[in-house]
Amino acid sequence: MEITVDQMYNIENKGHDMGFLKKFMMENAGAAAVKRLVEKLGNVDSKNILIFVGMGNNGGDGLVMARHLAGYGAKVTVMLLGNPENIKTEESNWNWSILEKMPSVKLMTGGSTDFDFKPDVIIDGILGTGISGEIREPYASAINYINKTDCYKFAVDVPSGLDPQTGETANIFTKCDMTVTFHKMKQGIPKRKDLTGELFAEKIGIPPEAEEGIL
Ligand SMILES: NC(=O)C1=CN([C@@H]2O[C@H](COP(=O)(O)OP(=O)(O)OC[C@H]3O[C@@H](n4cnc5c(N)ncnc54)[C@H](O)[C@@H]3O)[C@@H](O)[C@H]2O)[C@H](O)CC1
Ligand SMILES: [K+]
Repeated sequence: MEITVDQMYNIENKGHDMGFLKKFMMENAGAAAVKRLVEKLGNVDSKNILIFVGMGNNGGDGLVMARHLAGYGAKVTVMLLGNPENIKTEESNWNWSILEKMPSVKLMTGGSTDFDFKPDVIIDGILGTGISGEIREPYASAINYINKTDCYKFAVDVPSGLDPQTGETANIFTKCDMTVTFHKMKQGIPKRKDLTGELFAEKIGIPPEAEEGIL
C-alpha cells in the first residue's frame, strides 16, 4: 500500500502522541537503513562513508546511521549542511549531541564539499518529505557533489530533490543506488526507480493503531 506524505506526517504525530516518540521512530529508521546497507555491501569495516545531513529529520535519520555504522567499524564522516545551533528538531539535536561524544565519527559543519578523502559510500540524508521548492544552498552543492562522485550512493527515505508525494523532481536531485523509506511507501517514490535504485520500505515500530482514522 502507498500512502500520502500528509498521511505519513499524521501517522507520525499520532504515534508520537501515543508515546512512541519520534525519537524512537528516528532510531528505528536509521537502524533499518543501516541493516539494508550493510546487508548489501557486506563488510563496511574501514570503508569511508560520507553522510550528508540536512537540518531536519531526514538529516536526523542520517545521524542515527552514522552512529550505527561506526559500530560496524566504518570510517564515518558527517557533513551537517548548516550550523548545529540551527538543527530544527529535538530528536535530531539529540542524535547530534551523542555524535559529539563519539571521536569515532568525524563531524563537519557548514556544507563545504572539499574533502581530503574519496568516499566509498555516500549517504544522502539531506531532504525527505519536508522538501519545498527549488533547492537552496548549501543543499544544492551537496547534491551536485553526490551526483559527480563515483561511489555507492544510499538515499535516506527518498533521493533528495525527488518529491515523495508527486514523484516530480526539483531543479536538482540525487540519483542513488539504494533507497530505504520508512513505515509505508509514499505515492511518488516508486515513480522514479531510476533515481531510487533498489527500493525498500522498512517498518519502524509505529503502532498500527496510529493509522486509525488516517488510512
Ligand atoms: N515517516 C516516518 O515515520 C519518519 C520520518 N522521518 C524522517 O523525517 C523526514 C522528514 O523530516 P522533516 O524535518 O519534516 O523534513 P526534511 O528533513 O525532509 O526537510 C526539512 C529541512 O529541509 C529544508 N528544506 C526544505 N526544502 C528545501 C529546499 N528546497 N532547499 C533547501 N532546504 C530545504 C527545510 O528548511 C528543513 O530544514 C522524513 O523524510 C524521514 O527521513 C523520521 O525521522 C523517522 C520517522
Ligand atoms: K534523502
